Amino acid sequence: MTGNSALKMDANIVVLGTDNVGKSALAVRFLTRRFIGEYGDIGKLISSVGYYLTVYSALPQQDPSSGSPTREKRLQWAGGFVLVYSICDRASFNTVTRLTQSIKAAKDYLGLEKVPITIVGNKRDLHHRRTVLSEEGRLLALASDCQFYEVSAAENYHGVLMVFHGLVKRVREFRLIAAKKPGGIKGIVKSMSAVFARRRTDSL
Ligand SMILES: Nc1nc2c(ncn2[C@@H]2O[C@H](COP(=O)(O)OP(=O)(O)OP(=O)(O)O)[C@@H](O)[C@H]2O)c(=O)[nH]1
Repeated sequence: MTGNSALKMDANIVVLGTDNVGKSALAVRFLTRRFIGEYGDIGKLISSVGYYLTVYSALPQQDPSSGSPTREKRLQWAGGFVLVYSICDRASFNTVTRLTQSIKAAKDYLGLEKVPITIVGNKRDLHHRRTVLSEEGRLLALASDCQFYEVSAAENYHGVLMVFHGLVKRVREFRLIAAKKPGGIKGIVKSMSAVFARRRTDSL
């Protein structure tokens, strides 16, 4: 199975992080195996060609009680999050730290099921300019029950593939856990309906 079909069948993934950390580069590397250097407004492009993968730079608001419908919809839509920082940009790492907390807080506030989060330290090829240690990323992931990878979208396809495949696998596991909870059968019915609806759309 290719990365694309795994996502098409199974998971809505939202990629978040501050400007310039390589969100588009990671998404494009995953979807096309290529690194093209400059990306422009690629987030929109990716959505418009119909992959269930969306790249956002905008951050969810900090206060869960001030949620707008758009943000709530995005949180409901997302089966999993990739939170990206650059290993050369300390501020982007701090933002990912805040994001892990705000996604969890907003999910709790809205009463939504937990979703898997993968933290990615990108631009590993620029290790001579590193300002965030691998250990810090690993510790953050451990403390917040997330997965962690350090990758280079510029130099390595395999690492990027692992990020997205690992997350899709966890989305499936989370769904199974949710379905086993009392009332969880609703979750299964919902997922099955979504899959069949997509198949119908795909075959049109
Ligand atoms: N050296 C290096 N450069 C990278 C890597 N990933 C992305 N870049 C570069 O970093 C810059 C930003 O990459 P984007 O993918 O546009 O980053 P983004 O997070 O989508 O940026 P915004 O559109 O501002 O939100 C571009 O010049 C990329 O070529 C990487 O792994 N290594």
